[in-house]
Amino acid sequence: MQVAFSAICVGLDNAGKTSLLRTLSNSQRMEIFPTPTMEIHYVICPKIGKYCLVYDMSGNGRHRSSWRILYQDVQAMIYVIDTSDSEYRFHLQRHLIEEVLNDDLIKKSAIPILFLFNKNDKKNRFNKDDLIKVLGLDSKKFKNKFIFKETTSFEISKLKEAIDNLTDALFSKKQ
Ligand SMILES: Nc1nc2c(ncn2[C@@H]2O[C@H](COP(=O)(O)OP(=O)(O)OP(=O)(O)O)[C@@H](O)[C@H]2O)c(=O)[nH]1
Ligand SMILES: [Mg+2]
Repeated sequence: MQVAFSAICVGLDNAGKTSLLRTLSNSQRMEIFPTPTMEIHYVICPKIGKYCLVYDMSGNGRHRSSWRILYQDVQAMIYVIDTSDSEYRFHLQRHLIEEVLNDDLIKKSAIPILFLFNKNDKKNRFNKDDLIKVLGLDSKKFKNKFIFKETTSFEISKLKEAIDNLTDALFSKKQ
């Protein structure tokens, strides 16, 4: 198995990180539980025919501080957002995103960030463009390249497109 790059997958608990990564790595049939600390997935990057090693982190408040331990070891980030979350959680989400984007290690490495607006199948969800504004995802303010994609954890075609977009961003750095 040839690994082209590694990525860290983060976001609040219950966002669907493990579900979508298991879909991408064809192990989705296993029962889903909150991730205790971290799970590793090998995800195929269709465009380059190589794998991405993804660290699937727990989104639980107790474990979020451990995300940054891996910031220096990865070449990309996948940030998963539950678009059907409550208003309170979007408030929390905005602070969390601010903290991640302003982390010295993320600023320094300027890795591309794939934002997945997940649970797109849900009726009571927020619109991607509204969330981009609410969550302060203004790419002009950061050196990192941002990619925005609407997904559901169980729809593999959109997820694969998202991985292709991330691969493109990674191998053609922001000018
Ligand atoms: N409707 C819907 N439900 C989803 C989707 N993705 C995940 N879920 C459900 O959301 C719940 C949480 O999913 P997980 O994949 O465990 O979420 P996580 O982000 O890995 O959570 P932590 O490991 O606790 O950080 C599960 O009950 C999933 O079945 C989706 O796209 N649509
Ligand atoms: Mg998980």
